[in-house]
Amino acid sequence: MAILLGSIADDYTGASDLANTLTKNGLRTVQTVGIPDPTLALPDVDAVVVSLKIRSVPAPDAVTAATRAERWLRQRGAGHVLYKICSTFDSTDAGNIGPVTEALSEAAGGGSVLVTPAFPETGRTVYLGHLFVGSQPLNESPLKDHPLNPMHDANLVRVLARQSRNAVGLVDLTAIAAGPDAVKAKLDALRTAGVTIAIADAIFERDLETLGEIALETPVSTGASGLGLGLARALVRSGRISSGGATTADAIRPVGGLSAIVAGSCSKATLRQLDVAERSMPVLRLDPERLLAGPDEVATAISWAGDRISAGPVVIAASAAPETVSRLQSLYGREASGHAIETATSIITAELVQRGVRRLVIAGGETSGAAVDRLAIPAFLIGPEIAPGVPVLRTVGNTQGDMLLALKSGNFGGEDFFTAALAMMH
Ligand SMILES: Nc1ncnc2c1ncn2[C@@H]1O[C@H](COP(=O)(O)OP(=O)(O)O)[C@@H](O)[C@H]1O
Ligand SMILES: O=C(O)[C@H](O)C(=O)COP(=O)(O)O
Repeated sequence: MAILLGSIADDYTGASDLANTLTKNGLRTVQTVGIPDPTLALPDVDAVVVSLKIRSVPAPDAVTAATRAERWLRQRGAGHVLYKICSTFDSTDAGNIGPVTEALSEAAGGGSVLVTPAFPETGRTVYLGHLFVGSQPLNESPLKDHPLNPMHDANLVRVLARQSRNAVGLVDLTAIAAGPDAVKAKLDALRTAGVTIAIADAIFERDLETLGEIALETPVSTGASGLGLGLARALVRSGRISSGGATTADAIRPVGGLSAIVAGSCSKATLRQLDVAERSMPVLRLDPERLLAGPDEVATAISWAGDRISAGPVVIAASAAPETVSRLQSLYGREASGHAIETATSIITAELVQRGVRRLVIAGGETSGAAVDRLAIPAFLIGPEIAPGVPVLRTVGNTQGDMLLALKSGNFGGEDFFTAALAMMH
């Protein structure tokens, strides 16, 4: 399998988001969960997105996992590797966007690295290095209340510099609007000043097409799905994509079985989606303190689901509003409570699959990672898009048989996302 484009995603929802974008823009794509076993039969593709769960782990661990994945991708022909991060730049001053970006670049021999989380389709734009979520600067958006990495600074040059060893530059919109030569000149000037990593502005897809063309001439870039769009379109324009484009038909074939939704995201969008879902299906709101106190809440949830699941889809949610999350974290700690709840929701998910669920929606990046790891799913084919950034996924090599999943980024999807997702999965 010789591929043209590789990507390493820092969480599983972000991986499926990017895989969706690459597929929509003409690249046959597969999403793997970590580095796949050599015996796993993968389809012939143009791009591979390796999902890792490294957004919120210690930076040295993230660097080790990411550089291993980069080597695997290069061995399979990837000339360019995109480090897929969150479109809201989810990270802390400890990383991991800076440390991983620097490590991937060093492993690839250095050189300029463009960094942009812009993803206009979902309202993520960057101007003079400042990230906007819709009309709000990042630090005034709901991302300021994220349970694991609350974002308090919209100036990404500052944010990235605080978590990097080296200085961080800016390629501003004026250069990007002037075209590829101007961007190259800006990068050359930064390199002359000793700066190789630069935040790039982007407001529209045309800006991302310019950035993708330049990035493709370098070995590494860092960004969200918008940069993936630019890279994919540059590859198609270059004539290097020999296939007749990507199809999702294989992925969406029915799998049957029961259906369920598990939510761990505490994003504003997910909380709204849960409220709307409650109008049409049973929703169990887990008690997070009981989840942390012992196994009883998990057992109660499994029993509750067992009584209902044969009659139709159920929703089991740990998700809570920011003030509730903060109170729990003050009692049990941010990382400890997050990890414990991810573990609990992953156990519940595995028990649902044991009871016949084969069509599964999981809301939340870390929540999805914990659940997919417990299910030991090795890879996914990419199906049709449910909502911007969220495709249907079909398992590859799953020991319990084919399943259809949607790994929903916390912030993505309309208020009816859960019913819309299940309506596409049969
Ligand atoms: N009620 C709660 N209180 C505190 N933390 C929670 C609660 N429910 C879920 N969490 C944790 O919040 C984090 C949500 O992260 P994630 O799943 O990545 O969602 P998102 O995609 O919105 O970022 C996870 O660590 C999850 O375990
Ligand atoms: O927002 C994005 O770019 C990605 O879809 C992503 O990384 C989402 O992460 P989350 O933790 O699921 O919000």
